Amino acid sequence: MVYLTGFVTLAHDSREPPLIPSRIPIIGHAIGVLRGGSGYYSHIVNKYDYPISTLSLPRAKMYIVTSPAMIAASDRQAKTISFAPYVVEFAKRILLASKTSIGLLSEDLLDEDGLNLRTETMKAMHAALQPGRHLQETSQAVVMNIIRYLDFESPEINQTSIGLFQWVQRVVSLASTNAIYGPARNPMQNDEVMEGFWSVDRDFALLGLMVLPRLAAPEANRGRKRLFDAFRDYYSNSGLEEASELIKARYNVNNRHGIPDKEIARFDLGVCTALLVNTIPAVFWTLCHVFSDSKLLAELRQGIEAVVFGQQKFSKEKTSGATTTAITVNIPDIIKTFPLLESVVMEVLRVQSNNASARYLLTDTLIDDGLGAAYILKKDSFLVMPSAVIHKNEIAWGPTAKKFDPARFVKSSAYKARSSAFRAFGGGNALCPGRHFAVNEIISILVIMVLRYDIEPVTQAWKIPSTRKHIATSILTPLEDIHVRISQRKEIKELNLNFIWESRSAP
Ligand code: HEM
Repeated sequence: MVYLTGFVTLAHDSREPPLIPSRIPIIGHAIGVLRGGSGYYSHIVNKYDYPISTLSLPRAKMYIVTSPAMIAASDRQAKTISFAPYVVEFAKRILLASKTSIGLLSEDLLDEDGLNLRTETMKAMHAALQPGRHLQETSQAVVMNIIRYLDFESPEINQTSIGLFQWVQRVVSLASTNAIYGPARNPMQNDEVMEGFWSVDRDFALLGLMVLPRLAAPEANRGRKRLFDAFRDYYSNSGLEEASELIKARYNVNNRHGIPDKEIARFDLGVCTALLVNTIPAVFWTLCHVFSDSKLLAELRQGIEAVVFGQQKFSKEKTSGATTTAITVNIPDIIKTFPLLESVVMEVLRVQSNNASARYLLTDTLIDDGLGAAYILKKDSFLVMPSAVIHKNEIAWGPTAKKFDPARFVKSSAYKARSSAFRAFGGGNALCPGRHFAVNEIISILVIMVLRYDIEPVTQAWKIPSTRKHIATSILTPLEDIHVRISQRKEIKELNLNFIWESRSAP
């Protein structure tokens, strides 16, 4: 046994982060991570309270980083503590990218010249999604598509009960993909393609194993092929003509690197995954937190109405005749004037975030937190920065770290979080390029729903559901849906509200 342990376990260097013992030799931590995910990381942190620690796995190691200072130190070494190997594995296992594409994606993993396909694609995504004209156009398209869905494609409103998650999934999927691919030729408008996409998400882990996917996950395997074919047709039928800057810019980078349309179509499974899988549950949790709390709902309504209708609460007289005269609801104006709105969304993301920010050590790397602690991290090890643990850190977030506090991000409290302690969008080189777009979309839906609708559970009082596990999603989905009735607010029904996204600062 001692011989076996020595063979399967890698030696621990005293300059590495402290080693966490395990009751079951060799495989104890591996079982804990596979079974418990971020729950296991919390268990380790609660028991040992190290800013960074080492878990021994069979023929590998994993470092768990949980102090904001050590996270910042890891992000500073993002070239060697790298996200790139995960991008390559995702392309290989889920997108079934060709050998040539995998070769291109694997070039220059250390990102020394910054001209490789991976880095250029990310640069293009960041540029298209940073605050500015392109983001404004895409956010405006999202708002238009949400309103169109509510007004013309949601007959359940005012009528029957709706599964809230299912409903959010549909409206966000259509609004987001129409906004980026253009509503005329968006392949995700086809129900079979959309269902194919969600079957891939359901069986993500099985597809990732790459063991007989046709037998192990037949529906997902068929759904994936349907999606690839639909996106290939999109490019051959001039779909790009109506696409957003995001899709055009990605296409141009791929094109410059010689990637054919058939292959770009596969990458669009990755785009749709990034675009939808976290934003949808984030919208769902936001609506749950707000509509389940009558005080918070009233406060938000009051603040939003004050911006839209002026300082006094609107009255029949004030708004009479408004059916014909449109009242403009410019969402960026509300965000600017009423900071609680954005704070609520950031707080929902903080409490619901569950990403691992997984990295892989490409070389031995020294990290130094600038506060007197420094460690060697070994090549070929895994490293995680679990957001759920970091978001409960009382040094960063204060004594209420474990509670939902909607005003947390507007308070000038002594515990105002350091940016490295907010990990809902990850950080370093892998910081989510879609973060502004996602927050704009979540806020837009929140404003529209708070202003126009009431949402009430059909059978019982509001209860925030527990979550379903997923190996790749950062914001987890609910284990069970909540059946609700969405009804138009009587006092708003008569008004002609024109929702827009027009940021004054966009060039
Ligand atoms: C609430 C919604 C969202 C959340 C919570 C979220 C969260 C994340 C997280 C945690 C990461 C990994 C960062 C890390 O490991 O450090 C990530 C990466 C990424 N996200 Fe998002 N995301 C959201 C929406 C979006 C949207 C709307 C898009 C695109 C339009 C997007 C595109 C991406 C891409 C492309 C990456 C990979 C970055 C890279 O390879 O460098 N995300 N996101």
